[in-house]
Amino acid sequence: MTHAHGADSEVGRLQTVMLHRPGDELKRLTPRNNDRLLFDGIPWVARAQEEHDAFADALRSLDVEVLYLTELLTETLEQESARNHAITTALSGLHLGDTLRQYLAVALREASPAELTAYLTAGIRNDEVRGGHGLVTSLLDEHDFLVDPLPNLLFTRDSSVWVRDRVAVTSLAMPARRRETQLTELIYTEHPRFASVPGGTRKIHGWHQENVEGGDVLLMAPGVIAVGVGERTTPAGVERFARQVFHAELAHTVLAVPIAQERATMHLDTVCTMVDVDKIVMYPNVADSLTAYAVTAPDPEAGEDALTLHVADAEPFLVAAAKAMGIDTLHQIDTGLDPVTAEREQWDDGNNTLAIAPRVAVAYERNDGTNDRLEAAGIEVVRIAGSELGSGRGGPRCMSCPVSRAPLPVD
Ligand SMILES: NC(=[NH2+])NCCC[C@H](N)C(=O)O
Repeated sequence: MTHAHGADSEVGRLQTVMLHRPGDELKRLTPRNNDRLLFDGIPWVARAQEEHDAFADALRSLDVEVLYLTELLTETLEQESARNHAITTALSGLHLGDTLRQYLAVALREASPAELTAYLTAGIRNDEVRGGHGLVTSLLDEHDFLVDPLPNLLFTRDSSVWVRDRVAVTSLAMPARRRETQLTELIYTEHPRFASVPGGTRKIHGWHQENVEGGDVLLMAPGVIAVGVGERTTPAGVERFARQVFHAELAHTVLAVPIAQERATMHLDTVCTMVDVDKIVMYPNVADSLTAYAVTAPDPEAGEDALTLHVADAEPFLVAAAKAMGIDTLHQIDTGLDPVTAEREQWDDGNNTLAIAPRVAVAYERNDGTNDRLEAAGIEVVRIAGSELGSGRGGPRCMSCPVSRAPLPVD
């Protein structure tokens, strides 16, 4: 059975999740391009696929429906209008020039939906173009990509995020990831599963707007959303997002949380994730300094227009969050056992857990210290291998986009 789409928390029973099984796009990574493509190493692809299959199996064995992004995309591309749209957007880069763009458009229109999915995700390298030789292909390096590969599609968390019954198609900051959201937007607009809900799936945000990434968005409790602001989500991004969720009445408070603009803390979910309605696993080395600005909606009855946002003074994150959530304490579970273990395990995504239900979370097995602490705090830890998956710097939360979570029981 298909569950109604949407989520109002991080920990409500996970019913449906969208994953991306790593594929040929990872084979594009070389020591020359891995930094630009945001990978810290060159993964062993077959092993990454095995690890990912085990992740998906663990979710299925917990009764979670697993959707694969590429299957949804291929089904979407069966429609002529979606194909044309996908081809036009993929070829819109100014590096191509008219002749090559025209040549590629003709070639892609002849591809089957599955082949087109492969081109859109694994990209097209200059030396693979046959017969289309013109000035641009001759002058570009043979290794240059005409259509960039998308190795970070693995991290489905970032390119869309459901807030109640709406989906936010995000706007990714790094050039290497921008095209990802063109694909998620197409899926949510055109795939029968999403298009067939009465009125179509309603969206907020879009890939052409200010930068917001899903890894920064944490649904702390129904009505309360924390948004990290740092390397990826910009101050203007959180402002736009807050306005959109207030306008659609999806939340009453948005907590804007500044995070250091560093690789290790690229998203808020690299330093903390929710594991219960009132428990959060958090990197202790930043916990004391993490603050939040609580942003609340304009009050039309007081004559305030839609552009007015109320911004409270910054407070310690845990304090501001507990207040907004209406609970006494948001309990912190520390990453690791000491500062060095914590630093190692934070880097290896020990904080990046995926809650399946309150007090049940998927985590990388390698982070022993953090997993022990989670268990000591009463959390059931579902351990998965991630030696290869982790080379892109993302854990179970990054690798999953919850499409349906059961609402939390009201107590
Ligand atoms: N939600 C997350 N923490 N995602 C991790 C994304 C990792 C990816 N390599 C990037 O740099 O963008």
